[in-house]
Amino acid sequence: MASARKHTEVAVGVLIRLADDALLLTTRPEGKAYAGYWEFPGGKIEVGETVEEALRRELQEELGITIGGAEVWKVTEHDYPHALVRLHWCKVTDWTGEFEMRESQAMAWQQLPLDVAPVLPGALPVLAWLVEERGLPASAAEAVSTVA
Ligand SMILES: Nc1nc2c([nH]c(=O)n2[C@H]2C[C@H](O)[C@@H](COP(=O)(O)OP(=O)(O)OP(=O)(O)O)O2)c(=O)[nH]1
Repeated sequence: MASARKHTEVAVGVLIRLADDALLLTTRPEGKAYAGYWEFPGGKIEVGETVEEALRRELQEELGITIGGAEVWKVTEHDYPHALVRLHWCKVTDWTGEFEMRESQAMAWQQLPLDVAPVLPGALPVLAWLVEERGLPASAAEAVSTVA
């Protein structure tokens, strides 16, 4: 009998720089699954936390910034060999503090189509929605991911 896999709940921030609508991508630190892949910043939701609380904590820990409000925009799932994840995506346009890569990640403000690769496969649906929202050709979401 197949055993049901438990979801790992993850809060993810789509940080949008209002001056030019650029999106923030960061690389996954050494030692994690998919190290070096580009992703939107975020991390696992701990017991008792809301999505917004988890995102605020993760972005403080990883990037040194403090976000204002964050509301869930989309929820997606991805089944990786290492985990079945449920991703709670929030758009964030309001934060304070200076960016400081506390886990030695790389960061890049990006326009669509992205010019960084590879991107985590679990982030691809959101790239497609962002492309659609911005009225760009669907090819602008083409990827950039090397692993299914
Ligand atoms: N942050 C982030 N995670 C993503 C994205 N797309 C995607 O599939 N994921 C997946 C990868 C991981 O399996 C999971 C995030 O977990 P993580 O291991 O990075 O979280 P964490 O920082 O809390 O990790 P740790 O405390 O266990 O070290 O979500 C994305 O765009 N951003």
